[in-house]
Amino acid sequence: MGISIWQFAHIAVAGGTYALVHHGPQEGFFARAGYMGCFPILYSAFLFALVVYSRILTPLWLSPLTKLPQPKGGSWWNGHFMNIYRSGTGEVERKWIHEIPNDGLIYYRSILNTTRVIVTAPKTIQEIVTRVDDFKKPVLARAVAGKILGEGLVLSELDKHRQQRRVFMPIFAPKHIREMYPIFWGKTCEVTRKLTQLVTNQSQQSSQINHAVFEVGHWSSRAALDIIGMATLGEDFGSVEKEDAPLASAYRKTIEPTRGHVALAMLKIWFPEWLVNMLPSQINRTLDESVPVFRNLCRNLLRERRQMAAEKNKWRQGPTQLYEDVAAADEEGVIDQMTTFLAAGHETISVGITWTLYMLCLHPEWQTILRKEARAHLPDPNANYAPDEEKQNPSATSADVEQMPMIQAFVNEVLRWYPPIPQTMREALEDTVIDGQVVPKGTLIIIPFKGLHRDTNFWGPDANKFNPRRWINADGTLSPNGGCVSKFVNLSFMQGQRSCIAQGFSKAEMACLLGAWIGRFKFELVDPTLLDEDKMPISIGSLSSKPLNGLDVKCSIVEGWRD
Ligand code: HEM
Repeated sequence: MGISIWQFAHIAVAGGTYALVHHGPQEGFFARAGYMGCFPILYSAFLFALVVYSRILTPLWLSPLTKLPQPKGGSWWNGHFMNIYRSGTGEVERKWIHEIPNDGLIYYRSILNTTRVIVTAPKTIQEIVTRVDDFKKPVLARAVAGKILGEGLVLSELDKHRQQRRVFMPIFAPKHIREMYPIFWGKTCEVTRKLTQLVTNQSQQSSQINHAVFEVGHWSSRAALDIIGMATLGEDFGSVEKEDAPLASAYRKTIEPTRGHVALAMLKIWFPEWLVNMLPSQINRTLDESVPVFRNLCRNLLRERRQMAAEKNKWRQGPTQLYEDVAAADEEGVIDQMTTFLAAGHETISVGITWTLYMLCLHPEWQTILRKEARAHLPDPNANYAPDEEKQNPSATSADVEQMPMIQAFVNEVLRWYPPIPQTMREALEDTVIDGQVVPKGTLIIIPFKGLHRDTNFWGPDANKFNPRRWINADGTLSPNGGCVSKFVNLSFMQGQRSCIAQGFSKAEMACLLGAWIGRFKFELVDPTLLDEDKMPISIGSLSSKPLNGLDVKCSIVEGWRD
């Protein structure tokens, strides 16, 4: 029967204390200290030795990982943490995988020398994503996102995860996504009309100005929140209609990207979560105020639905399977799933749209190409179609989007170039071997999506160029993989059993929003220095990775959609 290091420590320190007091010198410090004095002294010495061994000797010299290629520099006690902390999520790792020659694995140290391995080869990534029982999402992921997402599908593990995934996957089946187009398009039209109104008001105030300035994330997240609410909960939260709608306001505050989120999350690795949650920080205060807002909204909605079911009414609109299959679960568990969908399902899409508009500003020639395609296939979102018109209240359909390869290619390329989630982490549950390399229990495994997406070994010589045409076949149709060598380096939505369940949904929604906005408007950056991508500061610490200070664009109307 093995004993843990702590059991060993207690026995050794107790034995050492006894030996010192009984058999040590009968005069001097230890004799005077007695049992009560010697025990804490020896215990402290043990703890000190343990910290030196585990936090310095092992990560710097003793771990089998030290034989792997590593970035230069770094502090002897805190690895490369400060470098990582000052950059956008995944930016440092992205540079390393290109600068450091490696055979598929790179070793580095992060906060307090925690050991991390970056995987850079498709076959190793395949191994990690397949062995879901050996690599789980780390404490850090739960610490960063747990309160916002809830313990739903994104954070559950093993059998619980498998069961939840079986229940929720069908909601996002292609057949259901096709049926959701009226939701995508209805909200798209609502937000497009609002923006049109903004521009028109601005032009009416001053004949010199024909544009309005808007922060892309602010509007795209309001639209995406309403869409995910309608599609998965059957509820329109009215975020586009009212800027201060409670759900949107609560999310806006909680998902603000700050380094403080990361700092608090790191503390939760070493200290009990309840203790870190009690610290008097602004982030804790904001979470304490906002999390109950969205949980209570979901609770009220759920109770209303349950009552309606009890009265033998139908659930209100929405994929009924979600409610039928989880309604038997405990209330907090159902709310966790609801908040998971709301948060995971609006922030990522909003960030995707933000990067899309940024790339349109950097590549204005694509604005012209996409506008032409959108106008050829989509109904004008601003038009008031006359009642007798054939196209009365038309909705865009999946068939319309399928006829727009350029728009789909642009979305795919933005998701390659700026994946909203730029990397993910897994933790080795036990000592294990990856690609022939011994990896100790607790090591964090980093899968650097963004870095791999820009790797010429996998995406061809122009991997480092933003080029939507890589997604277009010679015959003008859409290429499913953009010419990359393996699906395990095409990771915007991850691959395998923990891949995003809403890939088709997200691309359909993004195509609708992009089509309507580019069909209707022309976009320009407010800050021209951001035309240089290296000058765009990128966030760390939120659920996804976005422009740190938001993205302000000048938006002007391009007339003539229906001509
Ligand atoms: C552009 C939009 C989106 C992107 C880029 C994206 C990306 C991702 C990625 C990379 C993962 C894997 C995370 C990891 O394993 O660490 C993931 C998982 C997940 N995503 Fe998305 N996502 C998007 C939209 C959505 C939407 C709209 C929903 C709607 C509900 C959603 C729900 C989920 C869920 C539930 C998981 C966890 C799946 C599991 O672990 O089984 N995502 N997403």
